[in-house]
Amino acid sequence: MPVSTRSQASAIRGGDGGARPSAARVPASAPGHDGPARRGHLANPHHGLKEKMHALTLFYEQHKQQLASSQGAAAVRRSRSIQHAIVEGGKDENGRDAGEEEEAAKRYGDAFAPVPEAAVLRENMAPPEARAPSSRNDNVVVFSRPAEHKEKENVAHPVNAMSCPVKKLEPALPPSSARKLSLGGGMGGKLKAVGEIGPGNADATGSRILVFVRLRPMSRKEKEAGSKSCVKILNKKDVDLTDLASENDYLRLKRGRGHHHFCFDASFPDSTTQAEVYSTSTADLVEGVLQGRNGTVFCYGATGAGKTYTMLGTMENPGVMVLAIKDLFSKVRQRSYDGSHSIQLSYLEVYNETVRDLLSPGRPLLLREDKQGIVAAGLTQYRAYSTDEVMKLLQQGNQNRTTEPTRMNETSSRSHAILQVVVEYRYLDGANIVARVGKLSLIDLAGSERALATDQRTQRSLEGANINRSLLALSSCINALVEGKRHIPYRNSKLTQLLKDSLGGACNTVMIANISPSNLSFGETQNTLHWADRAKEIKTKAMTAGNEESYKAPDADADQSKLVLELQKENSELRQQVAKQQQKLLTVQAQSLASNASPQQSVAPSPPITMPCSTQRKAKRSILDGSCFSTPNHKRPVDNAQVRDLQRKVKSLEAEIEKMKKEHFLQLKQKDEFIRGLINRKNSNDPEAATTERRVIMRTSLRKVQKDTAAAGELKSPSHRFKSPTPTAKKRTFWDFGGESPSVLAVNGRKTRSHVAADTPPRAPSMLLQPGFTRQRA
Ligand SMILES: Nc1ncnc2c1ncn2[C@@H]1O[C@H](COP(=O)(O)OP(=O)(O)OP(=O)(O)O)[C@@H](O)[C@H]1O
Repeated sequence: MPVSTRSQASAIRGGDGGARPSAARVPASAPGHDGPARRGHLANPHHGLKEKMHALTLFYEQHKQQLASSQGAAAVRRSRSIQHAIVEGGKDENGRDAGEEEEAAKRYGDAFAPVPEAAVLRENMAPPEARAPSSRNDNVVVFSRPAEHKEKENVAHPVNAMSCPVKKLEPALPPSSARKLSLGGGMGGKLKAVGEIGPGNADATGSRILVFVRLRPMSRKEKEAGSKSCVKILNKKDVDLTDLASENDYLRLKRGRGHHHFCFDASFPDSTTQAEVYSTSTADLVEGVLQGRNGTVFCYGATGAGKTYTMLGTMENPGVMVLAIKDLFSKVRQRSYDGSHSIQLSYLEVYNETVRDLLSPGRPLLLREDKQGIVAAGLTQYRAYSTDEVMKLLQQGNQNRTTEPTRMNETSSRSHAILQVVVEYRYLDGANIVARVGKLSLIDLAGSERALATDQRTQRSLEGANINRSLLALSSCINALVEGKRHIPYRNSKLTQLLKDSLGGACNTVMIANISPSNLSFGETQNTLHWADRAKEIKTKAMTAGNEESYKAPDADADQSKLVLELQKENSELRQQVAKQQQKLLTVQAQSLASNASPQQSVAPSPPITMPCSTQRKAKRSILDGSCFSTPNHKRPVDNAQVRDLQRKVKSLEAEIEKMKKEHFLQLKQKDEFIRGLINRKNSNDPEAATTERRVIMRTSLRKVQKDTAAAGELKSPSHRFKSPTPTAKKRTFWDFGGESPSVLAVNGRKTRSHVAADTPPRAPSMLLQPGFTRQRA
């Protein structure tokens, strides 16, 4: 027969003489429930149920009493002792046993039992004490687990209040900032809330894109058009933009629509020099590239805002690209003693949604993704040995770049140009060869523009549309990255595909936003500043360690590598000696010419020649340092015999130097052959390396082009700008008499178009390397 708890409870409470509570059955989890009392009642089939009900009733009663009378511990103890007594002896506090209670239940039935209010309460809710965890564990109370739900809702609560393991939370943000984040503050917002990340800073999860703004001076055209400045740069960080058109529009001004304020990592006023821009924005990236990190700098802004000026600059004021390359080479020179560096570069443009090789123009290139990221298949990689050489390559590339005069800019870049410099540093670390590779991308974007502002002609407007499309794709990517979306639409344009690593990969990225001060360009400036402000919030992946690859070379390999490094060092010393000899030869030739040209001007009877004690060595030195040509003022009769004697000596010296050069060259050649043999052997052991050989263009073929470009280019021969350690002419002589300039390597066995033209028979890569450089890893 089903027995209601209510009836039981009421029977007990009603003090009905006949009703006797049955022996309690303590809940299974209660201690002592398997005691002798329970065993004693096993014979009765209803006993278990009744026992259980009784125990529950008593339990509830006990807590109700506690609540009602607030009698405290004494009452609790008493009721507990009652409960225990029941459990142990099968009797209630009045000494009635379970059998009596059973009798009573049978006699009156459950249905007639009154239902007191307290009993209903007891049935439906846990006693108040049971709702909170008790320090006493005599009774087992099953709690619901509200805490877990709270956890899900991100409500902070003290950890020690939880009875179950708690997932450790991030340090709680103040409610206001948490709200801000959830409202779309994005990564940048989070960074600001958690801790400001300053320029160059990176945390464990990545680093923010650093954004700089550069204001250019007012142009002549703008001045003539009577434009006023609407941009102010304050504290080298803040930019104030005022819409002068709404100066008289009281309503607009009142609503704050005419005034905009931005803050960036640094803002450069119009008086900032190129060197300042470089040192603030890019110098750190160059250092990082030498440590094996990737770095990207890109200029963004409206047409004519100064992007190309910032990136490339002029002859007198070279820009970021030029300064970065110069810095890179000077740093490499300082460091290359314990290992060897190789520097390779490529230069491409994205024009009308096609990718073109600027150093080896031809068919458009296809983009594909491999483990290194997005690469332009077939793009020529040039091995560069000096700043001068890179400058010439840049100059050559810029001549191939698409620029057209537009109404806004006479030399408007109609394409996005990307110069990539890959620096590889290899050194021996015990028995290991460590290769560290860093990539620097320097990007000059085409200008965002209004069709009307530029040109209406078909070709220009088509270019403009494509430029705008790719910049729009760039802004979509920026938006998606800032909003933390899972899908970033890199594939929407070639530009964004190429920028994928720089925006969302492991890369230190710098954006330089170029703006014009003119109120006539207010819209463009506002647009540029808006996107620059947004880009601040993009977080790139962490790149705490460089791209370093260490592999244990087999013993023979390690020895060979050591040998290669030593030979390279020796080669560089020999080259220096040759250069010195050449210098001496030039001096002697000049002196000889001088003496021939003015035979009337007496040649002094120099002491080394007339003095019998002088050794040939001494005489040579005196001739070379020119001391014998310091003609005394007093006139002497012309001594033809002496002149002839001098000329003879000059000739013999020339012959000697020529002989030395030949010897040196032979030595170099032998060593080159030896190194080549070693590398070939290594390649044959490493089939993968053999297939991934890259192309290096012949210097001679480049020089031809450089000669042509030197006269015309905006970047004239950089040797005019930067002093090279050895004069170019000499270097060329050195390269040329060897007859073996750095030659071609082909990527995936393919040659570039320029190779096909310049270099018909396939030649092995030269081992003639400049000081401190080794051949690139095959
Ligand atoms: N900081 C500066 N100081 C002096 N002149 C500048 C500066 N910035 C730009 N200019 C001059 O402004 C003109 C336009 O600059 P630039 O060609 O670099 O613009 P751009 O943004 O590259 O334009 P486009 O996108 O059309 O190629 C050039 O004549 C340049 O010399």
